[in-house]
Amino acid sequence: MSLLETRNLMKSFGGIRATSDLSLSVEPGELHAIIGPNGAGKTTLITQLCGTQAPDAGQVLFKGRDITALAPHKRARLGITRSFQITSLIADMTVVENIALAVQAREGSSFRFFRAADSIPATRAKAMDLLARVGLAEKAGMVTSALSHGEHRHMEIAIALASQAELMLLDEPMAGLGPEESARMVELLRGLKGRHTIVLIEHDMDAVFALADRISVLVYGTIIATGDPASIHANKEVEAAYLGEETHA
Ligand SMILES: Nc1ncnc2c1ncn2[C@@H]1O[C@H](COP(=O)(O)OP(=O)(O)OP(=O)(O)O)[C@@H](O)[C@H]1O
Repeated sequence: MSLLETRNLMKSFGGIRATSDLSLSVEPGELHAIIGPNGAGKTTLITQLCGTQAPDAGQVLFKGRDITALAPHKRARLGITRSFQITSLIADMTVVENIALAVQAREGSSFRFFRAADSIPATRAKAMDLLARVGLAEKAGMVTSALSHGEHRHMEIAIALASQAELMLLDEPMAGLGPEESARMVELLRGLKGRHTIVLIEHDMDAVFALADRISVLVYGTIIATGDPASIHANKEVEAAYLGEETHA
C-alpha cells in the first residue's frame, strides 16, 4: 500500500486551476520529488497534503485512510510533517533550546511548559542527538539568530526529525542557499533517505536529480510524468515544459 495517495485532486482560485485532476502515490521509504515550472501548483499541492488548504474535489489518503477532511494538527499527529515555508525557529533562543522545544512538543510534555525545555536531561540529550545528525552539535549553545541561513535550514530538518514524522514534506529546502550550503543540504537529505519517506518540492534540479528515487512533473496543476530520474531526464514532454520556462528566465 502507498504511504500517501491523492486521487483526482482539484483546487481552483477564481478562474485559475491550481490543481487539476491530480493523482499521485508516494511509496514507503522513497524520496519523491515534485518539480514543475513556476506557478505549476507545487505549493498548492503541498498545502492540500498537509491540510492547510482543502481541495474542491478529490481525496488525500494516508496509509489507505481518507484524511481529506482532517485538520493539519491531526495530520501531524498521524506522522505528516511539513517543513520550510513556515519557519518555526525562535531567533533569541539557543540552537539546542529550539530543538529541545520540538522534542518536548513531540513527547506531549506541555505540563513542563514553565521549565526550560533543555533543562530536562533526557530532552536535552535527544536534542543534542538530532543536532549531531544535522551537523550542528558544535553550535548547540549559540543563539539561533547568530547562525547562517543554511544552518537555520539544517535546524528545520532537526525539528522535522524531532517530530518523528513518517512522511516529511520538504518545501524548497535549498531556497536561498549558496552552492556550498546547498551541497551540505543534499548530503543531509541523502543521509535521511530510506529512513524517512520524503516528498521534496525543489527548484534546484541538480539536487532533485541527485536525490530523488522518483520524480513527478507538475504542469498546469496536473502530473505529466512520473518516473526515475533517468526516465524523466529523457522525457520529451518534460523537456518542452522546461524549455518554455527557460526562454522566459
Ligand atoms: N491563494 C491563492 N489565490 C489565488 N491564486 C493562487 C493562490 N495560491 C496559488 N494561486 C495560483 O495558483 C497557481 C499555482 O500556484 P502555486 O504557488 O501552487 O505554484 P508553484 O508551482 O508552487 O509556484 P512556484 O514554483 O513559483 O512557487 C498559480 O497560478 C498561482 O498564482
